[in-house]
Amino acid sequence: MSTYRQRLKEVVAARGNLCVGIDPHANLLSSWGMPLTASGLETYCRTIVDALGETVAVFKPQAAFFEVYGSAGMAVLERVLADIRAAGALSIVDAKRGDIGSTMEAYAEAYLGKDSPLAGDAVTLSPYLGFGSLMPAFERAVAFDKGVYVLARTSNPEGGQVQLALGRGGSVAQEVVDAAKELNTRARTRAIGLVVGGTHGSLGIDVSDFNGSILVPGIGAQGGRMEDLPGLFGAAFDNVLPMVGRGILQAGPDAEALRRRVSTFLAE
Ligand SMILES: O=C(O)c1cc(=O)[nH]c(=O)n1[C@@H]1O[C@H](COP(=O)(O)O)[C@@H](O)[C@H]1O
Repeated sequence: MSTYRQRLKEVVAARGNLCVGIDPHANLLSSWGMPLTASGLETYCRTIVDALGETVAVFKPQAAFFEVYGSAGMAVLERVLADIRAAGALSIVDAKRGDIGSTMEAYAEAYLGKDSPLAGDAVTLSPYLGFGSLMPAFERAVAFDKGVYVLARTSNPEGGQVQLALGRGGSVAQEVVDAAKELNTRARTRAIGLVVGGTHGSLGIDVSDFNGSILVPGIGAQGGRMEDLPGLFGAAFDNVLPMVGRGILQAGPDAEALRRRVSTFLAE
């Protein structure tokens, strides 16, 4: 199998550079006329993948919204990941996992394991128990041609309290960026990516020579704008994967309306 970065490059070249969030908010299910049950959740997700699966490059299902429905919800997540794969798109499971190394082994197996039903093409990780504690996930990503996205500078206004605090070599977020870059270089991989929100006037970190994919949430409903990304990311813009959830989903459930909204974001 080709590496995550190669697959990402190919699908983005063919379909355009956009990641669509599959965030089954209760208010969206209700406004789409779907019940707040596991079966409503499945219809909602299927509607998105049926409408956009063959045109959008990457989908990011948010695990929390599936956990709400217990084991039935997690079974839906497994099927949605299979549907995304069948449509020829890539998936990033947004689980934001991070734990002490020994427990991280199990999270890594669940979300990056070779044959795990919950494994997509990539997973989001939180480094705030220490970047090195994520090593079991990094190892599996490299071994199984998957990707990881490590939270560096998140889109929410509260994030700066921790991420912009001064660590040993600049801000905590900058340490995460530098550690991820160093690991990509050392392991001769591009599997380690970053999450950097697109909601900030300036990033407050330097990602200009980062050597992996940069997932950029916060576009649309949180106020970030596609047209600001080249200025915000400068030399790193080629590595940016913009991500939109509600900004697109609010156009549903009509398939044509969803596709039009995707085209608008891609054109911007
Ligand atoms: O890791 C993420 O995906 C993430 C990081 C971040 O800094 N900000 C952020 O909004 N997200 C996720 O990105 C999605 C944003 O959705 P919308 O605000 O609806 O576009 C949600 O699933 C968030 O959990």
